[in-house]
Amino acid sequence: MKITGIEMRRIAMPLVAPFRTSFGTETARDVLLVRVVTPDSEGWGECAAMSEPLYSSEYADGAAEALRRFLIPALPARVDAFGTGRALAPFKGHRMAKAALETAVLDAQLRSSGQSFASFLGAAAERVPCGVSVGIMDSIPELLDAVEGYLSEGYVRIKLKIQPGWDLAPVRAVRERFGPDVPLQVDANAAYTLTDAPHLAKLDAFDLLLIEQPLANDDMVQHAALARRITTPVCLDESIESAEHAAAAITLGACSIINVKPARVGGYLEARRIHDLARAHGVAVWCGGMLETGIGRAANVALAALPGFTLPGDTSASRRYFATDITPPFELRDGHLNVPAGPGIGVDPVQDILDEVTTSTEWITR
Ligand SMILES: CC(=O)N[C@@H](Cc1ccc2ccccc2c1)C(=O)O
Ligand SMILES: [Mg+2]
Repeated sequence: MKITGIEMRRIAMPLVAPFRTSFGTETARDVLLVRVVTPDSEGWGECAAMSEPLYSSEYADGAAEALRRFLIPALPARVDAFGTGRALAPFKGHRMAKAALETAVLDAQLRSSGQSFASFLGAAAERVPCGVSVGIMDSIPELLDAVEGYLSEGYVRIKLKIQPGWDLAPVRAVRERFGPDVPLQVDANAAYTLTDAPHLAKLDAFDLLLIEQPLANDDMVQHAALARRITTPVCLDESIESAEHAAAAITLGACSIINVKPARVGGYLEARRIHDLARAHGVAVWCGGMLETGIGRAANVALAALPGFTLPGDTSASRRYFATDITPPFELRDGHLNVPAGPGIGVDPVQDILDEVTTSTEWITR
């Protein structure tokens, strides 16, 4: 496929409510979008990097610079998604930047062939069950109100952000208020160390589905040690940046569940490789979220429909984060989101909404 030009666009999207995790509080998303233009189609990719390198080492301005100086110039004049992955492989890291570019190429390629992401990736379902990620709140009553609201919207699984000082009490309160049958898990975003193992073992009393990324992203061996000292299954997020990392984590016993985020691992092709590897080892995967707009959300929902995605993901409805999405909103129905069936990611930005939230555009000719 010939690429005639690539646009990088930054948009500012206010969040419907502050979203607090162990690494900080977000009130808006500063999103980098990539649009690949070819003679007969265009494709979109969303870079999930935050404004600041707080979740991982990547950040939006850095991703834009990596794309502008290294990744986009490395693309051959004619390329497809597989060729894009090969062309970008020599550059170390910058996986969210690479993911945005590879996804935009894949979207353009599939739109011109008429195939959906779901069909291309090997989806086994037409809708996916959805969980929701609930931030750290100022008080337990506020948390319980938020959880009650999400359960009444139909979310099938609750994930609570935790950190030292906000862990046992919120989990206990949710269990006492909503009972033992609500699927419940926690995400520490790497806020603990192995010395906290006796404290984290107290979460075992609450029958959680999993504890996500309790320790630092490079603590693969320590996660294996922790997994032997608690009964709650360990799930990794930040630690898994590639299929190799997934293989190492499974071999070491560092996790028994993986949160798969195409943005974190460099794109949907690598995400599928991790899905296939995990499935071969009997390790469950679920689709994580990075507060994506409808562009990234559409592709994530297609991925979440693969057969190995056996746990509800953080593929929440658009309204969980945005009052107005840049695409037609993803709406929760009976706790599920429909998998887009159209060519490519199956959704298009609504131009006047996109123009309203755009803070900059940059056109790179080829
Ligand atoms: C849904 C969820 O919990 N996502 C991440 C954390 C996270 C939280 C806040 C974010 C803000 C801007 C961009 C990415 C972000 C990712 C996680 O699973 O660990
Ligand atoms: Mg996480």
